Amino acid sequence: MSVKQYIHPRNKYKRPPDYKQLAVLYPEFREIAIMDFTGRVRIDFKERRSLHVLTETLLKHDFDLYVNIPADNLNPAIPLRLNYILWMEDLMTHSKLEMEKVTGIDIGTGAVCIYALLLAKIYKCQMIGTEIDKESVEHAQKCIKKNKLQDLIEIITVNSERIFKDIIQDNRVYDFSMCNPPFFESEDDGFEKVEKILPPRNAPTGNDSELKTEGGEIGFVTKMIEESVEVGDRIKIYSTMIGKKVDLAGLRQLLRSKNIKNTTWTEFCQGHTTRWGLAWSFLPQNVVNLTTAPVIRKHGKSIVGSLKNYKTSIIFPMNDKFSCIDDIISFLKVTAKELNIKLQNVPIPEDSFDSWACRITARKRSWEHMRRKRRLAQQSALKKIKGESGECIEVEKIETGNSTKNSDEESSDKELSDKNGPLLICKFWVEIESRNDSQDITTQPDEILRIWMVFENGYGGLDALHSLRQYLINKLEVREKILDNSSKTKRKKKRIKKEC
Ligand SMILES: C[S@@+](CC[C@H](N)C(=O)[O-])C[C@H]1O[C@@H](n2cnc3c(N)ncnc32)[C@H](O)[C@@H]1O
Repeated sequence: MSVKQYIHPRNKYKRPPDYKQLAVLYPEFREIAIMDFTGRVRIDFKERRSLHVLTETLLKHDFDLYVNIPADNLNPAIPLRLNYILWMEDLMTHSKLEMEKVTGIDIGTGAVCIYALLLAKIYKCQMIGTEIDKESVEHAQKCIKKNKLQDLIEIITVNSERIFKDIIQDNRVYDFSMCNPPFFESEDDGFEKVEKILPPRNAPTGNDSELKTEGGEIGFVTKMIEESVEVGDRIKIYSTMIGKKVDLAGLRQLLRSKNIKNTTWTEFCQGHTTRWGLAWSFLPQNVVNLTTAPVIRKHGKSIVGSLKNYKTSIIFPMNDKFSCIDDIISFLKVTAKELNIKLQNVPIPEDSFDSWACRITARKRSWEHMRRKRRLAQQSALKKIKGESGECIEVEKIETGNSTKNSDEESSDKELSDKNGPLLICKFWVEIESRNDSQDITTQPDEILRIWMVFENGYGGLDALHSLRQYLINKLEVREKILDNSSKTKRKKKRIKKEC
């Protein structure tokens, strides 16, 4: 599937701009346009000036916006900015908020206050842009005036230590906040490093004060999340763009650790770059439910799918109890402890943040004993029987006589284990998948959790693996609605063979 297909469906740059037409219409674009011998018009993306002129021309041609981007400022590439804006529109619509009535905050609005200009021009949103850099504030104000958008956009100079605190007024309602945070750490030369390691497709643009911040984007967004806890639902939906996939993983984890569960994330794909969007809200889910909001996510190919070992899986839709990978991880860790099974984390590729892996080593069928114990516990639950005089007597325990069998089995397991090594060694691989296999773009986060169980070793063989799987299904309280087809078919085939 081409990269362009992941661009937001309403992004007009799904189709590349017609450079020939732009060259005919705009003399400044003509100056940077290059015509090859076939008559095709292109521009040199390695030239900063060309990038700035392209952005200025697109803003004029497609949005009737007039800006000039200062030579040493960041080029606000329009396809990416539009992807973010369209996602904000999706979140607003999903939350039953009308774009022409909303007020938004753009944190770090930059020299051309690009998000504020576009949102005010396209939807007539009321926008507040915050900025720490004096020159950027002055230039942004000129852009607003030039486009006669003073009634809709306000720029506030803020202190670099604070993100929301200087701007939130008690008597105002803020529907959303957005941000393209500075990416790089102040003390490192990340920007130059990227240039050296990998020759960029596009010329790098932007200056240090725009691109660098203490702690990099993770530090900036961490501060944003922490301040948002104090501001609470005075901003209905908080959001930010994220430049690195690993940072997205860390920040989603941070939200979870703060018990912020009303969250979502999406991908912004345009040409060769991918960025991510993260949003969260403190409003109750019956008012704003981000977990069901539209998103665009490419679901990468499962690493487990290519493993040669025998594997089976438990697969079920996300629910209130298991709404993310972390819920499954803690479930598996607690269960392993209860069953006296050794569990070790297994490292996985850094960017596969929607998966987690571990290896378990079981020495005996402790889950089968647990199942029996549970049944016993149920039977011995308080039971009311009628006494001689007809009154109700509570009997606490009913003897079943099964307990000796339990310890017999346990000791035979132990003997076998001592002789033959562990009963079962298998890898658990937890993944989030899209429910719709045929489509890579998810417009609703219709996601399912899958626990792969990959057999590695053990005298208990596949039988032990399947009995542990059944135990987990019961404990997870998920009915086998969506079964792993391959293992189902394999087992069916095996049964037929046996019957023959
Ligand atoms: C990567 S630039 C984004 C500019 C613009 N929003 C865009 O998307 O092109 C980050 C901006 O955040 C500003 N900034 C850094 N710290 C800030 C803070 N604490 N509050 C507001 N703006 C900040 C920088 O000066 C810079 O203009």
